[in-house]
Order: sequence, then structure tokens, then C-alpha cells
Amino acid sequence: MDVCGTESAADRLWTVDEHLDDILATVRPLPPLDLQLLDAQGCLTVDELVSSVDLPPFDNSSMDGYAVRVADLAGASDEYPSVLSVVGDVAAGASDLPVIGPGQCARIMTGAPMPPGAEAVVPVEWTDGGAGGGAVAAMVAGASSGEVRVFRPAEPGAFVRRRGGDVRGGQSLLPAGVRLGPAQLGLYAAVGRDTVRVRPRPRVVVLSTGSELVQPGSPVGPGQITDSNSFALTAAARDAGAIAYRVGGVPDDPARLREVIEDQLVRADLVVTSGGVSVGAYDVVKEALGERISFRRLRMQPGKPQGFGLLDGTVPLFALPGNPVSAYLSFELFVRPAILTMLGAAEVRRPTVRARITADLDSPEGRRQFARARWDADRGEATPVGGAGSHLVGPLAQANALVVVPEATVHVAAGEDVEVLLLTE
Ligand SMILES: Nc1nc2c(c(=O)[nH]1)N[C@H]1C(S)=C(S)[C@@H](COP(=O)(O)OP(=O)(O)OC[C@H]3O[C@@H](n4cnc5c(N)ncnc54)[C@H](O)[C@@H]3O)O[C@H]1N2
Ligand code: MOO
Repeated sequence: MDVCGTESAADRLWTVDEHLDDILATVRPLPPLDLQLLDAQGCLTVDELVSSVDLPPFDNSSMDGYAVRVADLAGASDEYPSVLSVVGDVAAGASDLPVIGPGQCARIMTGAPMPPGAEAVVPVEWTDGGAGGGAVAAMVAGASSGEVRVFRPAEPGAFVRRRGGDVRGGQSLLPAGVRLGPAQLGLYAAVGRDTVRVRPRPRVVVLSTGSELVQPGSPVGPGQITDSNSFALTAAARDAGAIAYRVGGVPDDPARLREVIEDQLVRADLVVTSGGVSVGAYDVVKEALGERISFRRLRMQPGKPQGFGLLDGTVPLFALPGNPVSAYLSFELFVRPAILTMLGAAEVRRPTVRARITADLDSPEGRRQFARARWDADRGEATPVGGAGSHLVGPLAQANALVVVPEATVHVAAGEDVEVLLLTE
């Protein structure tokens, strides 16, 4: 408060929505890039996929068997098989095809082109395979010429996969903005594309600050704690679709932190720091970046102190609070939407559902609380795990959702209907 008792800019508490709106108004999708198919996995496309080819590219057989003329098999049965003369073999990839005349057929393999004159395929199991006995279970070696007895008639087009029956040249196959998973990448390859235009994965650098931090695997001295934030946040960035680099344990020295950030900027589309943003004597991130990004306090619990801005007017930097639960939830609520925006996603927020809460919950007045919970989709229930403390990493690892308690609510009773934000969807 200033001397007149009015709220100054520094005192102002931002709502969660105001902070997110500021982020979404600032962060832009990355410029598109042509990538090799497998480098684009998980990215969102920029263009619609229009096929320049027919698939299949030619009429072909869906079975190992014989390519036949339909009239030759009229009335064929076990008792009165049709006897055809076999004029050749057609394997997948064959280009020199025999012409099938009346009374003739060719052995044909799955995927092989239909030879001219043939109208259908009979599977080998409906023939004697040229062996002169009853029906066989598979192609008989060396019977590519001679005679074959066929025990059933054939419909025109039976077991023939038609040219263009799957995909037509000129057809629109996928709209822009599709996430490239295995089937979509397979489709690009199937229509002959070796590259695809996408928004690339943002490169995210994750930095942990704090002179008290030691890296996992090292001995922990008095007053020290293990750096867990850089692991959780790097994993969360990858989960959101980013390429993430972890830089653990920058000490509480503003000059050193500025130096590390400058070094990291060569490989960063976005930077995330944790720790050093509150009001202590060693709040290194605030000291190092106070002039370059905006530090603010939110009507939120956990996650009250936050820093956000563009470094050099281009690279978004998120200065998240150091408490592990605060850092992780801040990432979920603010950094993840920024990464998804850079990827070009239309929907950047986690989904929410309504559920019945199974236990009482207290919440601070004037702050939106995000309580860790286990959500049971079948029962439509959310069960809080652990308490409100933002150092509680044990229960955080049990949670798959957050119960959202509005700013004006100070108590929720078991059995009430609440909003639940799903962390795993
Ligand atoms: N007088 C006040 N004190 C605090 C306030 C306040 O308003 N007035 N806000 C509290 C809130 S809320 C939060 S959140 C924290 C934010 O603190 P910092 O961002 O400055 O974080 P640190 O002080 O560096 O660390 C806080 C806590 O988290 C642990 N930590 C830090 N980094 C890591 C890491 N990489 N891995 C695991 N744990 C980490 C650190 O040891 C501290 O215990 O400030 C409150 N104080
Ligand atoms: O806001 Mo702090 O993030 O409550 O622990």
C-alpha cells in the first residue's frame, strides 16, 4: 500500500486468469519448418495433406491364390471343380504380367498387380494348388504352371483391392493442425511424402536456482536439499511436446545466473527457472532479472510469486517459485499452455470435469486453490491427497488431478460438487 492507502502496482494481486491471459497474449507460435517425417513426430501440421497419388496405386490381390476369369468358374464345386491352365506367376512388385485368356489363370501373391484379363482372385485354399488332390492350405512349391482345380465360383472383383479404393489423387486426407502420430506419419509416407511442414518443438531450458541445492546421487550436507524441480519441470516440458534441456543448481549469485542464462539463450525458445522469486534476502532470479521481466503475486495457492516476460523481446522466461509443488503446478497452469501455443495447438488448457469431493477441504480466502487429488473417472469422485503445504512432493506423485477451489470459497464439504482439472489428459 502507498501512503494514501491505495493499492500500488507492486502490491496488486493478479488473478490466475489475468496472468495466463498476459502469457497467451505474449507467446507466439514458432515459425513453421519442413522436417523429415520422423523428426516431426508429435508436432502439429501447418498444411492440409492432399494426396497426389491413388492408393492402392494399381488393382492388386488381397490374397495368395489365382487370378481368374469369372466365367471360367461358373458352377465350380468340390464335386465338379473347374480346371484352369496356369500360365505364370505374379509376385508383388512384378511388372511383366501374363495376359489371362479364357480357361487360363495365373498364380498371384498378396499385393501383386492383377494381370490383364483376370477379373477376380480365388484364394489358394479353394483350389488343389495344382497338386491334383483336394483343397490345399498353402501354395504348393513348383506348381506355377500346369493345371489347377478350383472348387468354388468367383464374384467379379473378389479379393481385388482396386486402384484408388483407399485414397484418391487430389483427395484431402488430413486437415492442418493435426498432431503427427504413427498412423499420420505412415500416411504421409504412403502417399510419397518424405518431409512435412510443422511448427517445430520449442527448445526449453530449465534452470534450478538455489545455493542449497545438490544434485541427486551426491551427498546432502547440513541445510542442503536435493534439486528435484529441474527433473520434474524438464520432464513436464517434454511431456508437453518440447525438447527440454536441464540445467540443475545455479547458485544464489545474480551475476552468475545472468551469465548462465546468456549462455543458454543460444539454444532456448523458452526458459524456465525455479526458486528465488519471493521476498527473501537471496531471491536471485528477482535480483538478476528484475529489470527485464515482470514479477507479480497471484491470487493463487500454491504459486503466489511468479515472474514472466520476454528476454530481449523474444524469448519467454518463466520464473517459477521454488517450492516443488508450486513450481510444478505453475508449470502446468502457465508454462504448458505457452509451450502448446508455440507448437501451434488450438487448445492449450488441460480439460476440467465436475466431480464429487470425498473429503472436506479448507481454502484461503481470496486465493484460487489447486489441491492435489486422485480423480476416479468411474465413480466421478476426487479424493484430496496430502495437505496444502507446497513442499509435499510425496502426495504430488500420487495425484492425477487438481481440485480447483474458487477465490471466494473457504471451505468445501465432503460430497460437494467441485471442478477438477485433469493432469493426465
Ligand atoms: N515472507 C514471505 N516469505 C515467503 C512468501 C511471502 O509471500 N512472504 N512466499 C512464499 C511462497 S508462497 C513461496 S512459493 C516461496 C517462493 O520462494 P522462492 O521462489 O524464492 O523459492 P526459494 O526460496 O528458492 O525456495 C523455496 C523452497 O523450495 C525449495 N526449493 C527451491 N528450489 C528447489 C529445487 N530445485 N528442488 C527442490 N526444492 C527446491 C527450497 O529449498 C525452499 O524450501 O516463498 C515463500 N516465502
Ligand atoms: O505460493 Mo507458494 O507457491 O504457496 O508455496
